[in-house]
Amino acid sequence: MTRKFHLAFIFNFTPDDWQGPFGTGGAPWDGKFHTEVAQALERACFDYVIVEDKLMVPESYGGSSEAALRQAMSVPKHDPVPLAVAMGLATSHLGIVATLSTLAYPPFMTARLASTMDSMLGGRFGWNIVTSAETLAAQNFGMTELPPRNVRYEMADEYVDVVRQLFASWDRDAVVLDRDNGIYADHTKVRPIHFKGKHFSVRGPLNTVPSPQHRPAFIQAGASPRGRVFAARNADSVIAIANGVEAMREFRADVRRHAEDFGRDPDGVKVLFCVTPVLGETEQDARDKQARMVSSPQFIHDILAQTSALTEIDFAQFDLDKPLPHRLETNGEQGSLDQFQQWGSGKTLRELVADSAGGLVSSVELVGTPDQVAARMGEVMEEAGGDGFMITTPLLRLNRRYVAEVTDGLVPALQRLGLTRTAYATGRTLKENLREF
Ligand SMILES: Cc1cc2nc3c(=O)[nH]c(=O)nc-3n(C[C@H](O)[C@H](O)[C@H](O)COP(=O)(O)O)c2cc1C
Repeated sequence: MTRKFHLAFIFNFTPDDWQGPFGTGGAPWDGKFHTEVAQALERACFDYVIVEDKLMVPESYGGSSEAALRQAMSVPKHDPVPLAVAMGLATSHLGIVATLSTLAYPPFMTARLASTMDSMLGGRFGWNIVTSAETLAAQNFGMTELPPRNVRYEMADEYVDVVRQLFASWDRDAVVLDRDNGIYADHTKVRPIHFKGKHFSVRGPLNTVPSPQHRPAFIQAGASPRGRVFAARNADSVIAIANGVEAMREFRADVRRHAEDFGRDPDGVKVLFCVTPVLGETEQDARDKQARMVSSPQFIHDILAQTSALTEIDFAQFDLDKPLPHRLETNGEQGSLDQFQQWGSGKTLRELVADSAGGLVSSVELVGTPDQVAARMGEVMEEAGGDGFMITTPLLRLNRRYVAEVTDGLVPALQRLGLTRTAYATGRTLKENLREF
């Protein structure tokens, strides 16, 4: 029997494909555009949508904020949580995941917010746990430097422990709503946590009622060895990028191995690989579309500006028609950087941009008709071992046409092959949907 896999989608609360022929104007600030997208994803039975977030205005490309602001690359970026509320209230089954950085929010506030969201959305909320990887973000929160990766993850592990304990500070059945005896909540089932760690000190208990998931879903996208261990310890679903099927298989096996070391059931960690399908009426149509995109000077510029923003390395300093001078390293997103730089390949920077086509976010090339791409996705999953895909676009730029190509072209093709969900089971939470297969 064909094994089903999961689908998720990632975007951020930034301008749409504002310059493109199918753009929506570049001012999606009332949240309606993204909410409509969420509804389309629900129609296609996605497990969840995730709203990416960063907390700074990038200045690395060319040493200024010009590239980011001129092109609206990664900025302006509005807060994901109000958007998550709007999308959540306009849908009934889709999981809604918002990014909250452990560098920025106190753990009590994250736990409170996640619990509130999960109650409002009937058990469909997920927290995308990020440590933040930019000095410019750290400087918005009282730090002069970004802490090194190991310290960020050490803090994040402790942070997650606090948040877990806060959710558990109310027993699931603490709210009794006993009208006759005048008891709303049983105080013996609500306890302080008295957490005192190296980085956090939190008394507790939480002051929200237990939400339907009690502990909302945890999503994470660690790529470095340390990031993978963190994900394996904490996440219900991991967002991953890998260069090709073999690397996908290795990544998934590694996360599952670490999950077992933590005493977890590896099937409780769903690894979803980022892909950016290019869909056409015919294969040639799709290939032409892809070729037009990767050879456009604007695309090359934007990919380099995005890579600079993620890695805090100025890619404007390198010659487009030469290989990179040495293997680049960052305290920021090293995994994304390695995916991009393909060190040792001898490719020029221009070729690296064209080669990755999906920019920083594509694990395998998916170019063709919906039927071709669906069949390829099935093969890739078979070889990689399973779990699913996180669909997006190279620069996280969205337009309605692309969304429709995915939700009304690709997904029906996947469903015809029996590869993805055709209906949600009623009343399931996000975590239950992730555990369904
Ligand atoms: C698809 C994807 C989405 C991500 N979303 C965010 C995000 O919303 N905010 C953020 O600060 N980092 C985000 N990251 C970065 C990761 O949290 C992580 O820092 C990065 O993958 C590097 O891994 P490492 O921390 O193990 O080095 C994302 C990464 C990927 C691959």
